[in-house]
Amino acid sequence: MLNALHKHSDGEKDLKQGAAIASVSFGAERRFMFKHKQSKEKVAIPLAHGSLLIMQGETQQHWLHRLPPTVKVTDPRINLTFRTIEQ
Ligand SMILES: O=C(O)CCC(=O)C(=O)O
Ligand SMILES: [Fe+2]
Repeated sequence: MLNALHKHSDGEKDLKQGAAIASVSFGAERRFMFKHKQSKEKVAIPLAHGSLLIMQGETQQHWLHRLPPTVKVTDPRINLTFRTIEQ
């Protein structure tokens, strides 16, 4: 089972530029990491059960995000991400 996500920006071809991306997490708490593309600043956000993370504006242009692997957390986690797709 995949327990990590490599660093990326959400950049699906049909993604509406600047539209908010909403991410809801259930189950085990995991640490979500942001890294600024230029300054390399890192920000860690704990995504607890029932948490809602909103990424909006120029977040995808300036920041990468990832879910680092962990051996400490073995409980399952489900993440639902909602995006606006342009036709
Ligand atoms: O699992 C998460 O919290 C993030 C998922 C994510 O970054 C994505 O689906 O693009
Ligand atoms: Fe993502």
